[in-house]
Amino acid sequence: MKSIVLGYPRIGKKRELKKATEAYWKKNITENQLQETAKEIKKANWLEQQHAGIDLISSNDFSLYDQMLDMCITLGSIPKRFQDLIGLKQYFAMARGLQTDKVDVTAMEMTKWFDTNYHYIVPEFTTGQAFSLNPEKIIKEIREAKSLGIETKPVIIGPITFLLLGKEKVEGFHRLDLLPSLLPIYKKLFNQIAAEGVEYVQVDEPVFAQDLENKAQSAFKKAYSYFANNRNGIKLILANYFDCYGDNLNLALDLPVEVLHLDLVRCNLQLDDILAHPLLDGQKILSLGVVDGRNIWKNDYEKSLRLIEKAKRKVGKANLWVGTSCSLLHSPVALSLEKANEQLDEVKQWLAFSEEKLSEVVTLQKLANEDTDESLLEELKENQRIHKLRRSSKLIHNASVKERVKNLTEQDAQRLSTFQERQIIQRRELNLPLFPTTTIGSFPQTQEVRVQRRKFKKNEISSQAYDAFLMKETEKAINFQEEIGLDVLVHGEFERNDMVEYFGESLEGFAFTQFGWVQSYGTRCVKPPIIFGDVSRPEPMTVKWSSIAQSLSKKYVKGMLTGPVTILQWSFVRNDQPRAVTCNQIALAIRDEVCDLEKAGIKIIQIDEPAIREGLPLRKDDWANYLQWAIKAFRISASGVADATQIHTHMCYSEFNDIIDDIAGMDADVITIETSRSKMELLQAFVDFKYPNEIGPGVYDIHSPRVPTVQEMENLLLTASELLPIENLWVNPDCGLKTRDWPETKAALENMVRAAKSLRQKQLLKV
Ligand SMILES: Nc1nc2c(c(=O)[nH]1)N[C@@H](CNc1ccc(C(=O)N[C@@H](CCC(=O)N[C@@H](CCC(=O)N[C@@H](CCC(=O)O)C(=O)O)C(=O)O)C(=O)O)cc1)CN2
Ligand code: MET
Ligand SMILES: [Zn+2]
Repeated sequence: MKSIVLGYPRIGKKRELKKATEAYWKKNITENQLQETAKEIKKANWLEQQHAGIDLISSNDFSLYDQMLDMCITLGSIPKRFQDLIGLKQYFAMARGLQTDKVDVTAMEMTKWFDTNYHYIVPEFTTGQAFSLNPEKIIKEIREAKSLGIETKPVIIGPITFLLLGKEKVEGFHRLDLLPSLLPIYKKLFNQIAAEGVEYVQVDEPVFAQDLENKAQSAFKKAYSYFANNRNGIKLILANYFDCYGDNLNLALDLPVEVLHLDLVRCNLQLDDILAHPLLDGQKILSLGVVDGRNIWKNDYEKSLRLIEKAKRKVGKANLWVGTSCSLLHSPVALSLEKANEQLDEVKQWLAFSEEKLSEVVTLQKLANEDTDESLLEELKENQRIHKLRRSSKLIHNASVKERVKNLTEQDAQRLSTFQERQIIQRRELNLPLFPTTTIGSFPQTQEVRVQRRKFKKNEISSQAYDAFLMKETEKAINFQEEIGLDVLVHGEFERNDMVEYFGESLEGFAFTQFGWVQSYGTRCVKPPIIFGDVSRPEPMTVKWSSIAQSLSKKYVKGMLTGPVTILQWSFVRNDQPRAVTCNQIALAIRDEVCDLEKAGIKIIQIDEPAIREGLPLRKDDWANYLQWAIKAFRISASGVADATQIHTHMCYSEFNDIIDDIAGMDADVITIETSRSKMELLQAFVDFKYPNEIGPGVYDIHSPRVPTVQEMENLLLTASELLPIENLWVNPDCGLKTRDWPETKAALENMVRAAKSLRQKQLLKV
């Protein structure tokens, strides 16, 4: 029984890759220096895995930006606008766009990788597009590892996932039609890899976790039967993760591959189906993903061994591997880096990050191989003891929180009056102009803001000094917003490291780490807090800065909160109770905060929910159940206030078409959404649905430093005005401005206010 790891984090133990890449972008280091850092990280990762005793170690799981982008390069799927560029310049231009005297190209789109907080670069396809092979990166990594004495299994994205996750850039064809021209490129790639003496290649096809249409199913058959005769002796590991094969199980078991990988963490019921399946022929190896690649809890050995034993009885040791459920890309790197702090102390013994997960895989492998080493049995016992302690720990259980969740009623999820009644009251109370202007919350998180926070956290400056600094930043932001004439202001979120981590730091039941970084996109990382116990709010979390900001202006300053579903989705969530229960606990904490903001005189409160869409289960059958509890949790958080208090929500990177009635069901008085890149296309869902509440379609793309003109934004607003009742329209950017710098932020917002004013003027003339 071999051990397998599907992939390892590539950011480095202390985010070395982020630092080197950003330095390279700023021209502070050379390409060679960047590649040198990359090489060091790869080397450390390989040695770490070898040292732990992993049998099947990946290569090509490293990336300077994203694995889908790498695959675009490998397969020569390079959009025309980048074809005059070469090398790293081309690579990063595809990822981030490039604007110089000579070149002006927009970046490729980025979107969420299944239901994770990782974003991938979306391949672009056109009819009759040609592909070509660039195997250099893959071959280089195989050799780099070999020079350390490590034979790796390269990881590549499979052809069906590659095509399905991409996007047609012209109409009139389907991207799967490109399969015939893509397959010979894979064939050449397998040949080149075989020439390196490689035994196994891991082909990732996570689209197996989704519903597949007939066209995709036959594409799978076509591709893998083609591979059967065109891979030069290479053995294939077909990897699906994030859910079971479901209705695609027949299809998957019928494909001519040597190894089939199962994510038994997300779905262990599939094991029974597979073991009983007539197509399981005694030849295929099953790779059992029992160690969670996406969460940070120590593996429960007893539970994992039960699954492995069941499989062993049916297919025997020789046909089984033990491994991680998915790539460890989604886990932090090393728990061993964490210094004990009072709150992580007890929790720490329940956790395993990537490094620790490697030993878990190997221990399970040995135990399942009936290795009788004394120390192994000790380890098993210790593991059982820790899990028992965790279940009964006082840290986890808070009776009054459980009671409160149990007593939730339908009423708790209902505003007092209907939207129509609230709207009348709010109009009278708030007295805002037509096309009211606002922003989404954050203003630039400059280097200076981050440095001051680091100094404060390291006790290098006092809390008074830090507060004074934040006060100065907040005041500047308020003054700026007043100067340019925005209608509804924000405080700027300068006191927050991250919109989820910040709340995690103030809530009971949450722990946070110092180095628990996970890649979100490119060089951007997040440090998800850990929800280990029942959640409660010991004291108000945002009232101080919201009140201060409100006291600085006669205009309304929006209170700014992250919603329960987004806090859940972007944290590491406890695995000992249903997510819905944890979500309701968070919802109650946010509800209390909303009520406290109202008491403090805040009239408009925004509850951000950008992760509602990302949290959708991968299979449609499971959507209704999720949406039912997720939307209700939002409503619980929003429904404790008077009719006159205006509740906003905000969502980005979301398509709304297939969930628009649930979005309407949130019943927020105002929703602000990302629409500018799609030129208001995303609004159509709201139009078709006759969405009744107020809505702020984003008029400028905050992911780019480019300053949109007044005319552009006015045009977008005109489009929106033709689609929706103008008295329901708000004017705002797509999302928060934390990743931007001040100069472009100022220029863009000034233009935005001008666009709104110009439109108001035209409207007055009409009447
Ligand atoms: N959790 C979460 N998920 C999300 C989003 C989000 O905002 N939050 N947005 C979308 C993704 N967008 C993102 C946009 C920006 C960043 C981002 O900027 N991340 C920062 C880290 C943010 C952070 O927590 N910063 C901390 C610590 C930052 C830090 O590295 N400090 C330095 C010192 C400061 C310096 O020299 O820069 C250090 O300790 O060494 C702070 O501000 O306090 C980064 O990678 O650089 C991440 C995701 C979707 N998912
Ligand atoms: N209020 C948050 C901000 O402006 C919302 C961000 S959604 C990813 O940054
Ligand atoms: Zn947003």
